[in-house]
Amino acid sequence: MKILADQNMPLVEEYFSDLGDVKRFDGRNLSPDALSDIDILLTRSVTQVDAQLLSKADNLKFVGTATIGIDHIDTALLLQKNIAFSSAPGCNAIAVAEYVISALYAYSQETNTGLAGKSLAIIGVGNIGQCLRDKLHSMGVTLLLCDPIRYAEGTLDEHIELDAALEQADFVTFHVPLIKDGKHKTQHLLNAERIAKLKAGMLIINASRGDVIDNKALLVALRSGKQLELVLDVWENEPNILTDLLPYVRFSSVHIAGHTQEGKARGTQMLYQGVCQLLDVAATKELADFLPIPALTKCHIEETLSEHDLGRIVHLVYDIRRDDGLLRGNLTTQGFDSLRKNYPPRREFSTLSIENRSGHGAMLAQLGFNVIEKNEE
Ligand SMILES: NC(=O)C1=CN([C@@H]2O[C@H](COP(=O)(O)OP(=O)(O)OC[C@H]3O[C@@H](n4cnc5c(N)ncnc54)[C@H](O)[C@@H]3O)[C@@H](O)[C@H]2O)C=CC1
Ligand SMILES: O=C(O)C(=O)[C@H](O)COP(=O)(O)O
Repeated sequence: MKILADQNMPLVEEYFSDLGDVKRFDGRNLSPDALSDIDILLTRSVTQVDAQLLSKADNLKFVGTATIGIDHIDTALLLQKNIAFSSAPGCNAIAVAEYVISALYAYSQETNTGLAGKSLAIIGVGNIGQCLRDKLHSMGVTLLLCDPIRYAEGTLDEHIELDAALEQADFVTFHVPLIKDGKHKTQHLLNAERIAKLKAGMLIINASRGDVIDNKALLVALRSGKQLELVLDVWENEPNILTDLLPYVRFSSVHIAGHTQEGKARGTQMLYQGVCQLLDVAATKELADFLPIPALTKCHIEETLSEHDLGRIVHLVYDIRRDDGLLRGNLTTQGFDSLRKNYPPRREFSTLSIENRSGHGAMLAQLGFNVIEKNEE
């Protein structure tokens, strides 16, 4: 079995070397020739899997992407060519939700405004949107959920139209897939017309796909004096992003919202399970066998816990300002893709055990921390 995997996919050798001969490729530079004898192709989001790439892939039996987004894969073509396909739905939902939470606390601290009593619109309530909703459920933030598709299907109880959400919310976060046409098109969902109507000072977070916000229209609006707070993880035309936007962005990052060690490893694990199923062999390897022990494992909370303290705990595990600094300090010298490739380790909230005496254990657990109640002692 010849397996070709993106060089930025972790743990491929650990998971796949028993199943075949593993070679790596540079995700943005894969040629059709390189696929001529390949059985299994494992990609990340930067490789366009289309008719041109597959023109010589006569042995190909399986394409897997270790990502949630599948806008880079021509799935109809794979079906037509009888090539099995797997993605990794939900693999990094926790990571993206925690990215958003880190951004909210950092914004709240820097502006001294607080989160309690504010409203957050979640646009797209799938795996990530739901995870965010569940984590923020008891934080005193009003959640406005916008997902016309799930609402029509009957799998979401409440729904607010996008324009009403943009009008009402203090903060808006996008978690939709990139859809280029049709009734639920998301390309330029936030377009010039909608940007013009946004309230001054509104916080907009995009950790979905860059094309969901019209970046040029956003820049025009900002240059003409529109006051917005922006958190941008994803950009149009990555890796050649519109750097003129950066001075207007409070927190910026290089498309790493989903890049916790757990999130990336889960993606590889899910493809391993897909390949094992295809080959009809037992999937015996577990994520826990490969994840390193986190550097920071425990903290202790005494009787009081303010919103500010909670923000500090969130930032103990992950502070978005680290990633903003990495982009601003190194984009020109290292470039977008190299910063992604060399992204420093980041863990999920669950790696931090909190010995708690504060009475806020349920809320901490809901955010995702591992809570050890100490009240009885
Ligand atoms: N920045 C990053 O590192 C990452 C970005 N992503 C992006 O986030 C997207 C969402 O991820 P998941 O929540 O896991 O996907 P999902 O497929 O579970 O959920 C997406 C939701 O968006 C809804 N939706 C579709 N069109 C909509 C519209 N026009 N308005 C409102 N809702 C709409 C769908 O009904 C669905 O419930 C992915 O497709 C991917 O592009 C995912 C992971 C990491
Ligand atoms: O899962 C997705 O969808 C993402 O956007 C990934 O987290 C990031 O994509 P990669 O470029 O690292 O595959």
